[in-house]
Amino acid sequence: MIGGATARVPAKINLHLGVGPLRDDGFHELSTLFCALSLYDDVTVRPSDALTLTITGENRRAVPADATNLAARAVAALAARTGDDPNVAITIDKHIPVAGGMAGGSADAAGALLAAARLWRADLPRTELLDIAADLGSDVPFSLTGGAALGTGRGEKLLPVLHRGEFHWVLAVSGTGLSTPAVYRELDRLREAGDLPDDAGTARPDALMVAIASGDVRTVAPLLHNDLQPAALSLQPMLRRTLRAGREAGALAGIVSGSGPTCAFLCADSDAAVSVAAELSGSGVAKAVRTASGPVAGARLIPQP
Ligand SMILES: C[C@@](CO)(OP(=O)(O)O)[C@H](O)COP(=O)(O)OP(=O)(O)OC[C@H]1O[C@@H](n2ccc(N)nc2=O)[C@H](O)[C@@H]1O
Ligand SMILES: Nc1ncnc2c1ncn2[C@@H]1O[C@H](COP(=O)(O)OP(=O)(O)O)[C@@H](O)[C@H]1O
Repeated sequence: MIGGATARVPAKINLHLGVGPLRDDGFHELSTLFCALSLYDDVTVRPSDALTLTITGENRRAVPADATNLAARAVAALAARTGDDPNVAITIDKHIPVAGGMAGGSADAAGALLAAARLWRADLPRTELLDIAADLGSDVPFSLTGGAALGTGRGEKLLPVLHRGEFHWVLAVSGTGLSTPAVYRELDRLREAGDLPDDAGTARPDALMVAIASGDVRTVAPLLHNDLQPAALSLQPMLRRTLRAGREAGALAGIVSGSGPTCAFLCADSDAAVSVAAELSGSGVAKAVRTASGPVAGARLIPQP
C-alpha cells in the first residue's frame, strides 16, 4: 500500500437547470447542463487505524467531521465493493462554499473515491466508479467527470458536451446556506400554488449547447436558466439584490447556482470578472466574492501536499 493519495476536485454550476416532475422515488427528473469551475477542494486519504476526518481551508466550518461526511461515506462504499479496510485518515482542504449549490459535498465524495481507489490500488472500471458515485448522490458522477456535460435522470446520467474556450465567472457566496431538498420542495409548492411561467422542465437546452460549442460568451449569457431559481429566491429574498448588484456591476448575466444560494455571474472576459468582483465585494451583498473559470477537468490525482 502507498502512503496516501490526494485528489483535486472542482465545484460546479448549472448553466441550465430544467426540473421536471417529482418522481415516485422522491427525485425530480432533470435536464441540466453542468459546468465544472476552477474552484477546488483537495481530498487526501491515508492509511490509519480508525476512520478520522480533518477539515482545513477557508470553508472548513459547517462541514461535518464524522461518518456522515460524504467523503467518509464514499470511502465506506468503495471499501464495501473492494474488500479493503475502510479505516483511513481523510483530510479535506475545503474551498468550495458549503451548502452553496456548487456540489461541494459531491466533490469531496468524488475526490475520496478517486484517492481511496489509488491508495488501495483498486483497478475498478470507470463505469463501476461512476455507479458507486451515483449511489452517493446525484451530482457525484459529474464531480468525477467534470468539463461540461448534459445531465439527465436525477442528474446522474451524463453525456459530455462540446465546448470551446473558457468562460469567466464571478461567484457571490451567501452567508447562509440552503438545503437542496428544501429548495426542491419549495419549487413543488410554488408549482402547485400557480404557474411558474418560465419553467423549462425536461426539454434539452439545445440552443445553449450550440452556444457553448461556439465559445461565444454573448450568445451564452441570455440562455442561462435555472428552474430552481424562483424557489431559492422565495427562501432567500435577499438574493434578488445580489443578482441585481452583479448585473449593475457589469456582468453579462447572473443566475442562482443550482439550489443556491451562491449567485454566479458570467462576464465578458477575465478583466471584466476582476472588475465585477471588486465592485460586488464593495457592495456588501455577499459574504465572499470569488472569480473562477470553466469548463475545467473533473476529479484528478495530484501530488500529495
Ligand atoms: C440541485 C443540484 C443541481 O445540480 O445540485 P446543488 O445545486 O444542490 O449542488 C442537484 O440536483 C442536487 O444534487 P445532490 O445534492 O447530489 O442531491 P442528492 O443528494 O442526490 O439528493 C438530495 C435531495 O435533493 C432532492 N433532489 C435531488 C436531485 C433530483 N434530481 N431531484 C431531487 O428532488 C431530493 O429531495 C433528494 O433527496
Ligand atoms: N464533504 C462535505 N462537504 C460539505 N458538506 C457536506 C459534506 N459532507 C456532508 N455534507 C453535508 O451536505 C450538506 C450540503 O452541502 P454541499 O454539498 O456543500 O451543498 P450543495 O448540495 O448545495 O451543493 C451540508 O450542509 C453538510 O451538512
